[in-house]
Amino acid sequence: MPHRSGAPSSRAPYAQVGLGPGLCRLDSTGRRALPAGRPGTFVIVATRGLCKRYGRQTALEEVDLAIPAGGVYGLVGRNGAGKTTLLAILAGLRHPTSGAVELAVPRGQVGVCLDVPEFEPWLTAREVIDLAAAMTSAALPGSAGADLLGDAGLADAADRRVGGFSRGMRQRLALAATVVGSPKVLLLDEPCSALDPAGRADVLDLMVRLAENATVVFSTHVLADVERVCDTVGILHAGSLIYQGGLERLLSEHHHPAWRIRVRGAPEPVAERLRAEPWTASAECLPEGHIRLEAVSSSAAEAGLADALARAGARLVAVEPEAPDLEEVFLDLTAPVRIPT
Ligand SMILES: Nc1ncnc2c1ncn2[C@@H]1O[C@H](COP(=O)(O)OP(=O)(O)OP(=O)(O)O)[C@@H](O)[C@H]1O
Repeated sequence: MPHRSGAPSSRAPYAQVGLGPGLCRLDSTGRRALPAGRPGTFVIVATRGLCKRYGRQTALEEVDLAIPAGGVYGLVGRNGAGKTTLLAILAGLRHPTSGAVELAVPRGQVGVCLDVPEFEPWLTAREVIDLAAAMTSAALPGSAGADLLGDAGLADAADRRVGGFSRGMRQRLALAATVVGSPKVLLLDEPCSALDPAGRADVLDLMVRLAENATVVFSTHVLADVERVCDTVGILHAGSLIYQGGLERLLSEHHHPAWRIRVRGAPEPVAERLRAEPWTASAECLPEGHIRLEAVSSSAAEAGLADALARAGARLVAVEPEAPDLEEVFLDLTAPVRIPT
């Protein structure tokens, strides 16, 4: 069964372990309020100096996480980087060896789904949702339960017993059960791992919709998924958080602006002229009249490229900017693998 990470508290406005100055405070209605000191920064989940060791194995090392409220936060890392451990600690399911977790919402407002859960096989999907509502004291008025199953792509399977569900169907059901009661924070460990491409696209779209009213944190190996839905990315490498911030910043800091240019006739003379431009880093000829142009500055290249091509007498067929490649950036940042001691 997916988890709600604690009973809702009617007393404490925040489940907090020493909220830091950058932390956003949500009032009991879940409305955001400006934190003192750093207007505009709304951090809903944070960790300070988080370490986790399993015996002699270090899983997390001094992780300072800051998850902005709202939007989708993607936690990426190679196998064994520490993603599951981090999510489990955020959810209160594992204890850190040292360091602190800070939540700006009550623990009962944190929905957790780790891995592909098992359900009692004789329950129907609808009963699983009802059970999740009963366990979290959430009201499911009218068609709310059916709507959740519909959003997860299980409308037709609502009255089927889950013992006959595929792994992908169980993953969808887990997600539906996790969002019962509209938690303000959703922690999802590889929520698409068992899904086919269409199912993956559905669930990613659902996560984006959920992020309109909640903060969605999910771990994945699939960088295309990160590019598709994430506002913020955290890269874990051998237990350390080596990057945290916007996807655009990550790509712009680590990706050189580049274009694919296709000309009619021989590309070499055109490439030669392009190499003479002060904003050109490299101009490499590729098969079939293509040139790969890499620039030192995208704005200078954008301003000068048309002129440079005209001066080169290029018979232009196409010019296309190269999309920043997150995979390349990720592999670059996470190599070589550091073995934790
Ligand atoms: N219960 C455990 N006992 C001992 N070591 C563990 C345990 N859980 C995780 N580890 C170790 O901690 C490190 C981090 O594991 P974790 O499962 O958090 O990584 P991950 O990034 O989620 O990996 P994956 O992408 O393969 O699921 C790994 O070296 C792993 O072997």
